[in-house]
Amino acid sequence: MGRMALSAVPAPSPRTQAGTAALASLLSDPEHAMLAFDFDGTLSPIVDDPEQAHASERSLQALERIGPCVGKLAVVTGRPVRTALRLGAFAEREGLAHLSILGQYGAERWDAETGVESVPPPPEAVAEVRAALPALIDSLGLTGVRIEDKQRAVVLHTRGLPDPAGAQAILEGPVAELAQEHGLAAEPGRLVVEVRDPSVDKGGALRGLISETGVRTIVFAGDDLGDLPAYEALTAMREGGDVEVLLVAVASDEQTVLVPRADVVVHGPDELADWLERLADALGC
Ligand SMILES: O=P(O)(O)OC[C@H]1O[C@H](O[C@H]2O[C@H](CO)[C@@H](O)[C@H](O)[C@H]2O)[C@H](O)[C@@H](O)[C@@H]1O
Repeated sequence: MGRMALSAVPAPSPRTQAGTAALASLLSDPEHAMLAFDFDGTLSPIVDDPEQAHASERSLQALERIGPCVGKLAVVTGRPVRTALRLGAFAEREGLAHLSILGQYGAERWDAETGVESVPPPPEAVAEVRAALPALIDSLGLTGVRIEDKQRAVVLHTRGLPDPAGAQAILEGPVAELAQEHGLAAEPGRLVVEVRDPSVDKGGALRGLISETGVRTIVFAGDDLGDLPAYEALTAMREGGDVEVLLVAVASDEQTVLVPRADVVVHGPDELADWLERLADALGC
């Protein structure tokens, strides 16, 4: 178990053998470990207006402690990198020198080490769908649906409506049909339906970063359906014996899909911040 003493295991401790092994590997060899996080619902509490989201200050402070001890930190998010940088204020934090942000599920990238943003042009089909959405929403008799235009993707938000889950259910079929007509997909999330190119996902994004950095241990924390491909890719890599993996689920009343697949379960971004503070203590950072 290397340097790890049992008293140093951050609570909640992993409930699986694989997770326990990954935590031991992280604590004994942090320089060859990567910690990767989803943004909304994981580092950031969920709010009605996506423009009002912000990263938890306590999580940021814990990551600033952990950052210099580990090989890599990453935020792997559905947000555009520019939005993640604005809402997370990651560029202003001194301890995050090894941070990379993989935005729009891995289509975009920003690295703290260079400050360079890579933002490829969006598929034209997204603008076509964007133009058709207001009429579609009207035809379904829905008012108050918020449209978030991310250029590479368009997100319909029903949070804050009188029946948000009902409105999401009404939207899903017709929006999927419209997306398909344009060679895109409609992906559900926590009270959202997102239209985007489905060929890019967080699993591919993480695989790329793992092979680039050569890390041997990966911790990934997420809360929603968009994090499932990351869970699947990392579980496959773990089963292949390539890397040690610790999967953290940030559970909520809205979404529990990751819970049965996780090694560690916390409830909401506040409990994740608690866990990260304990991890920083355990690492001695
Ligand atoms: O990969 P993520 O970082 O989790 O981003 C996925 C989507 O999250 C955002 O929506 C979620 O957070 C909003 C703000 O708290 C909330 O209002 C919404 O109900 C949640 O689903 C974001 O707005 C999307 O663009 C992201 O794709």
